[in-house]
Amino acid sequence: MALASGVRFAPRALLRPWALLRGTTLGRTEPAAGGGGDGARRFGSQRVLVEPDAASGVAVMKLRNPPVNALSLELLTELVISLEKLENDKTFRGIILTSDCPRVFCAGLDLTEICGRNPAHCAEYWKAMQELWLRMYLSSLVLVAAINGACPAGGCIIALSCDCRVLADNPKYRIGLNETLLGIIAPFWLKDTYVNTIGHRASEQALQLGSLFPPAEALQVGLVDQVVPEDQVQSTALSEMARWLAVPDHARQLTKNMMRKATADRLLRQRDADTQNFVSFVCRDSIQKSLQAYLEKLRQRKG
Ligand SMILES: CCCCC/C=C\C/C=C\C=C\CC(=O)SCCNC(=O)CCNC(=O)[C@H](O)C(C)(C)COP(=O)(O)OP(=O)(O)OC[C@H]1O[C@@H](n2cnc3c(N)ncnc32)[C@H](O)[C@@H]1OP(=O)(O)O
Repeated sequence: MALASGVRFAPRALLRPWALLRGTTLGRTEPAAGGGGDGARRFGSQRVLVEPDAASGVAVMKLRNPPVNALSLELLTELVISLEKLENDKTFRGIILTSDCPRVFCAGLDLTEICGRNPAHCAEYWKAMQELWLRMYLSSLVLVAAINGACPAGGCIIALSCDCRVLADNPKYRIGLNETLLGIIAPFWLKDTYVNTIGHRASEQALQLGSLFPPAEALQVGLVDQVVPEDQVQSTALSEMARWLAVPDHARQLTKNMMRKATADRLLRQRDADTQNFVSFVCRDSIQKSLQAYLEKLRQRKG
């Protein structure tokens, strides 16, 4: 990911993304409904819809992995590929990330990817999660999260990897890292991302308690930058984007890199160890039991 200055952000360490896209339609380009020219053409994949607007240099990227945009291996992979595609296209300077699923921005890790799976699968899955975080956290593009639904755990991390967050004012749309309530522990780089956003003391409290903040509290603690009525989330995200794009790219990109590089480097230095920790932790019998029980609870809650 070369910057105009030649500085490189994240190394191209990614896995084998294309190999993961079994039966997906990534790369297909089709006219947007009612659209005409180039700026109105959309592309994407099964789980990530991209609506590019070449004129403004902004693309809207919609997560569509129903019912709750759980971060399956396929969704993680498709997100990385869509992000890379936009980054490599000089037309684009910013992405608005939002959800195509009603009431949920992103439910976080797809627990079915780590429940009852073998260690090799858990490792592959975790590496994909690391990769998406690294790519987003260090993206040279401006990323604005238009959070139009619930945003727990991994969903919150996706939002925190963006440069700016706009949350819809609905008490059901809570955001935060609730891992401890599942009996699991946020890894250090999720914790670092939290601390970088809301500070040490607030993170210490929120992480241990597994707090999920309703909009007004999320704004107060600094997890989001704006809380607006639901029907104004997209327009506010666009206004925020304009504010960020008013800054010359090279200056903003180098500043972003300066602010975030140390945090990303910490994971890059210990990526394998982090994967091993994750795998040995989630594959423990006791953790598998609590994940299973949590999933069961979620499924029963429905009826
Ligand atoms: C010492 C070393 C340490 C190393 C590191 C170790 C561990 C690191 C760990 C992990 C980091 C984890 C981060 C995570 O992201 S964990 C995931 C946490 N996510 C949640 O807790 C969210 C759970 N979901 C919800 O709260 C609700 O679903 C939600 C508010 C998002 C939406 O509510 P709604 O009422 O609309 O929908 P539901 O009826 O609840 O759900 C519909 C359907 O979807 C299934 N589902 C929901 N969430 C998940 C999920 N995260 N993964 C998989 N499936 C999910 C739910 O079970 C329903 O399924 P079904 O009944 O239709 O089959």
